Amino acid sequence: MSNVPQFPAGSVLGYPRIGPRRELKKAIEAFWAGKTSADEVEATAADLRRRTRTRLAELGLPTDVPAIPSAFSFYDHVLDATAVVGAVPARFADLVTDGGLDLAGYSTVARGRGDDLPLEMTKWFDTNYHYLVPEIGPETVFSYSSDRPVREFAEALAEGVVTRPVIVGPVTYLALAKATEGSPEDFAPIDRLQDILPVYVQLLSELAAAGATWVQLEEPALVSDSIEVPAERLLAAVVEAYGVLTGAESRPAIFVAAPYGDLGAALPVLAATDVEAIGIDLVRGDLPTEAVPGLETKTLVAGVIDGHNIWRADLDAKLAILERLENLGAAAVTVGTSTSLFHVPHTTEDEPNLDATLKSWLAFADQKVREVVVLAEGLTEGREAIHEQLLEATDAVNSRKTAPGVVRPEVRDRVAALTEDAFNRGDFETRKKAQAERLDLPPLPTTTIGSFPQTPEIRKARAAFVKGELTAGQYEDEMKAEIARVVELQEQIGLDVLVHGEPERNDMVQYFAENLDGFSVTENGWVQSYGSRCTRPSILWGDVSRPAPITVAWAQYAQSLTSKHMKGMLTGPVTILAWSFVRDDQPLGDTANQVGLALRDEINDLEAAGIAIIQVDEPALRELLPLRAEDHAAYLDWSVRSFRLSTAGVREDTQIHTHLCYSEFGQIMGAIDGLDADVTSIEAARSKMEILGDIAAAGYPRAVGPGVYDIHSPRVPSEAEVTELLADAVKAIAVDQLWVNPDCGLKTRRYEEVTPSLERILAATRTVRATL
Ligand SMILES: Nc1nc2c(c(=O)[nH]1)N[C@@H](CNc1ccc(C(=O)N[C@@H](CCC(=O)N[C@@H](CCC(=O)N[C@@H](CCC(=O)O)C(=O)O)C(=O)O)C(=O)O)cc1)CN2
Ligand code: MET
Ligand SMILES: [Zn+2]
Repeated sequence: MSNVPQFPAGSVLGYPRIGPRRELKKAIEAFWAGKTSADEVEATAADLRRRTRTRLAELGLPTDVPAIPSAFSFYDHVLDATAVVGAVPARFADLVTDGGLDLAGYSTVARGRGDDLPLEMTKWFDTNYHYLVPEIGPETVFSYSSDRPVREFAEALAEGVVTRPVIVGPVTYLALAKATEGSPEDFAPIDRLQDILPVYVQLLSELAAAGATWVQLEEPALVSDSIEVPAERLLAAVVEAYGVLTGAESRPAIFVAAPYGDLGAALPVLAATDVEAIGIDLVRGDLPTEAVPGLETKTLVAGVIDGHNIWRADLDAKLAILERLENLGAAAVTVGTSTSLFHVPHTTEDEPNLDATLKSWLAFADQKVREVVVLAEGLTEGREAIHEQLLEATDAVNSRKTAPGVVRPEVRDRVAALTEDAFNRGDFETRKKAQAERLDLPPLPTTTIGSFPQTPEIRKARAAFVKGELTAGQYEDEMKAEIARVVELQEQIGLDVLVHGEPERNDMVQYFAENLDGFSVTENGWVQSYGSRCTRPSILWGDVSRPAPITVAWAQYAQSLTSKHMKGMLTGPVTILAWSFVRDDQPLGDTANQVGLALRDEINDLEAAGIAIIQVDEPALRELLPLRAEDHAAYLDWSVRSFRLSTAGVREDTQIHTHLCYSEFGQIMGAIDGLDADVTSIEAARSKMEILGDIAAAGYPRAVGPGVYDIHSPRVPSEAEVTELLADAVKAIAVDQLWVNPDCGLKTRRYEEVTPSLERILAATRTVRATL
């Protein structure tokens, strides 16, 4: 490109798309329920996009140069890329029409139908967002199949806003894909790079024809060592892909964004291509220290504002980074966010009940946009131009250091006084014997992961309680009635180890945050986790302790209803950290030990109340695993230690369970072993128990419950299917190591699915027990 169009001095990589009050979630769920038409959902979506553009312009992003991203999605941006390149799996081919996938077809690919499984869902880098994994085989036909990005660009332009279309880049798209079932052993989706590029070339040409001056291609795969494509191969793919794309005859200027971490060796490779701009993550990634050849012709989009956490930035320090970057020799340095802002809530202004001091420390998406705009002004006009804002930001950062509750000597002293004993439970074989005697369980004990369906009635009761329409007593009675129903159902079905069903929890992390000191929670701080599902991550701002028992009364009540064992149920320290916004002023490991100690108190109280089995969930253990291999050991050390700290205070005959999901477990087998839990339940049904191979190979000595029911799908498994999974499991590992359970909690499912599924699991278990 001889004349590179202007890139804005400040811009953001992306913005929340679910809507300030979850408008998109409500619209699309109503559509799935058959209560609204596709046209109505489209209208809601168009309105949301318009409100986003208006809001971003009000906050100071320009509309005549492409500062505002066009990055909407109905469900998932990786699925959107699948729709654009036409890579819809064969089992859904009938849903593709001339116009590509309509909203109903798109929803079906995401959610499955009958025996057609949906695309697999997996963690998006080290976040609590989940994307739909593309399935690519040697035969996949790529063709330009959705003009949505073009239409959404045109929609904004018609209203006078020049946006920057955002789409997953070709290298990341293929690097994150999995090979279609039945592909040859040596096939990898990245082998299809040459074939997918013409589709991107066509998309670029259509965007240019519509008037787009810049396009943003997202390439986060380049910052991670955890994807299957070897590093060399990935870098070669960058050279090939961006050689072809930059050579396209008609195209917008190309901005390659690399959020979530350090580009490392990929930076010089990218700089040597002819792309016009590169976005680097300067929150997670390092500041390059010397000039990078090729950068002199490029715009560097400096991701200095954290898209992944909610602390107000130290603008002075950020400006200093930007000033240093100007010495790297790039054609221009502009201000950006480290990642899209869709990992943070819309605005702190919609939190009337949040403590004012705490609020002054925070920046949600809208406040971050302001930070970007201010820094851009400082960079172009000079420090003096933003003098006031720099002072204000510094004040906020300083106020955090000395505010009450942030540093509490009694909490610190307790952590500092811990000895190595506090992290060790002693010999497993001894524990195993003591527990077998106390618990008296049959072979292949059956249990569930904790939650039972969160019915509309439960949610209504809680909403009424929050609004003050139900008293605490009335709410408690309703939850107790629900617990009693769930216990009775489990007795009827014949499960061996029961749960109380978790009706009282709004969320498995938020609930604990509400009951611990050092945390605050939001009212409207929704963040998309997958599809239409959202969470309100809690804010961990101070030293953590437990003012009073949290779950003990519920567990005792539930135990009083049955002579079977009632499992105590807690969320573990690593997961509480992973799904909250965590203070950034001390190492995560220190914070994790504070949470670990608070949970240890709870676990010891459950034990004292007569609960013999206690489960401590750690589904996010894999999630926080650093993207670069060199950082793994340090992470695994502090994460495993905090779990052990929480669980090592119990007697030998108290059985500790843990639960993990959403993982490729192979990568963290060592950590699973390190947790030293007596029983570990893991998601396994969709991958047909592949994990058992890893477990057998590792010689893992403790018990495991590989999931036999995929709870992410509305599908009810057949008894034969479950029997087969269990028969496989019995062949793979010793019977006295095996438990029988679903993949995960049942809270997102309905009783129509849950009851028959559990009945079949019990029937299958009886069949397999009879063969032992
Ligand atoms: N934090 C977190 N991360 C996680 C998981 C998780 O469970 N928690 N699980 C994994 C998968 N991710 C998930 C994320 C969210 C949900 C989920 O079910 N979210 C619910 C909201 C849960 C919640 O906060 N519920 C609240 C508020 C519910 C609500 O929307 N209430 C209505 C009113 C209800 C009524 O009147 O009927 C409202 O506020 O408008 C409650 O129960 O109290 C949803 O999006 O629908 C499931 C899985 C990985 N990451
Ligand atoms: C995402 S892991 C969920 C574990 C929790 N005990 C539940 O059953 O919902
Ligand atoms: Zn789970």
